[in-house]
Amino acid sequence: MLVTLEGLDGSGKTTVWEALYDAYPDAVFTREPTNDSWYGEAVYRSIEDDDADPLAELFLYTADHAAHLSRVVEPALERGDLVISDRYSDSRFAYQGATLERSDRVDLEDPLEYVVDIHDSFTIPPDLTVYLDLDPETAAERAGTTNKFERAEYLETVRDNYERLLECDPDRFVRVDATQEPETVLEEVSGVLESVLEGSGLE
Ligand SMILES: Nc1ncnc2c1ncn2[C@@H]1O[C@H](COP(=O)(O)OP(=O)(O)O)[C@@H](O)[C@H]1O
Ligand SMILES: Cc1cn([C@H]2C[C@H](O)[C@@H](COP(=O)(O)OP(=O)(O)O)O2)c(=O)[nH]c1=O
Repeated sequence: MLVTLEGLDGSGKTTVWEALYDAYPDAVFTREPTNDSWYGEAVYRSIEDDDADPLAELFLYTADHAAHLSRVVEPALERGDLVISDRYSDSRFAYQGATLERSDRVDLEDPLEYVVDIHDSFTIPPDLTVYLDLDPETAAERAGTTNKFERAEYLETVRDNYERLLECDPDRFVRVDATQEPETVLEEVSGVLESVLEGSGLE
């Protein structure tokens, strides 16, 4: 089973992901961008570059996703493991959808849909996606505005895109209020995960 954590920078994904280690010692904990491959390194170089070409950046992230799928996600799912990923395809749909919408690099009617379509032929959709919902101002504050993606104004567009994704796929997404105390957020996420795993017989 593939479970992903999504949300704005600073929404608390990594905090939850790390806290789940103890509860699911046999699960495969992974993340995007990857942090153990040259594909991921290329992505992080792009994140640090304020003048990165938005289209090139989309394909760098997508290349990292392709490698992540073949090297980590697919083998783990074939073994029957539980995979918990801190960010996954929805991050591309929401973030690169927003970047392309705000740039005149390519003339696209619907940038988010364009990014979704690129993934269609090869990605593996998650079974469950926990969306940590947080307003862009608090998100930017918590994240410390250290890179170009962490500015509140940009995060507004990213959040709108996440909302579209939730609306299109209500069965896959579970929204969790990320303004709550960390312990409460973790309790809610653990509860959701437990009931989905029970339902799947994987527990
Ligand atoms: N529920 C919460 N309430 C307040 N602060 C939080 C909460 N969850 C995480 N934080 C803090 O916010 C910052 C960003 O959290 P992090 O888990 O790294 O978010 P993300 O991985 O989504 O960017 C960290 O300093 C973390 O301690
Ligand atoms: C996976 C992914 C991340 N990102 C962005 C979100 C983050 O600002 C940045 C790095 O991701 P990450 O290290 O997960 O940041 P954070 O822990 O603050 O959420 O990359 C995209 O724009 N597209 C993507 O496909």
